Amino acid sequence: MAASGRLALGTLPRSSWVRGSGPAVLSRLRDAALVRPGFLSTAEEETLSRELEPELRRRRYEYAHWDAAIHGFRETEKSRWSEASRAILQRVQAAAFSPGQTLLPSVHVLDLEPRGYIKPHVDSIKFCGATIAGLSLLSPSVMRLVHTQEPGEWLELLLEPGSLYILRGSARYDFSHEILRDEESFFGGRRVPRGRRISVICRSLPEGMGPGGPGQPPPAC
Ligand SMILES: O=C(O)CCC(=O)C(=O)O
Ligand SMILES: [Fe+2]
Ligand SMILES: [Mn+2]
Repeated sequence: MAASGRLALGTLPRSSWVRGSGPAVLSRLRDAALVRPGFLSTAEEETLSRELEPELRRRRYEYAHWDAAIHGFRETEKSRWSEASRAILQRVQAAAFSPGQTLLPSVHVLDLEPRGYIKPHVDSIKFCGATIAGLSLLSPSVMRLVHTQEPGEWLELLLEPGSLYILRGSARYDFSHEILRDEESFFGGRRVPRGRRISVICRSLPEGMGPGGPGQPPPAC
């Protein structure tokens, strides 16, 4: 049942997962902001959450200073993974990154509690390269991208559990991204109630920081 449900996702139009302020921005970001619903099988989702749960449980949720980007979260940077999870991360790498890109050595794991949310921000260009790829577990959420110079240009991504999103190039550099808080969590007219959400985020190194490049990779992004 679950497997056939996952397969059916592939036949739905892009508008089921991505909406935007107009056809121009939707077409411009076609290859720069992508969602792959059902990227993970339910077994893979369970593999990841089972492995992450004990590490996350050791930490406390943080309610950061009012101007911080993320509220109601705990996180870890993880570089050692089980073989099963490594296979999943390899699939993410193959799906989201080009062979010439080097990834940050550790994967960012972010646990947002049901009230948790992420304010609009652009990931540091000093510490992260052109591509950000994130798996979503447990709860659906809505990620909104807004052009930093033209606030009327926006995109919204529906991130179901098991989905993979990819932000690269213009979507990563010219648009802020945020995860909507529960009260504002709508995808078009559709309410997307927020529960606890775990994301597993792979990022490329800034260009020029690959092996043999000058700088040392940062501990986090
Ligand atoms: O949770 C996510 O998928 C995105 C997190 C994020 O934007 C960040 O850590 O910079
Ligand atoms: Fe971010
Ligand atoms: Mn971050």
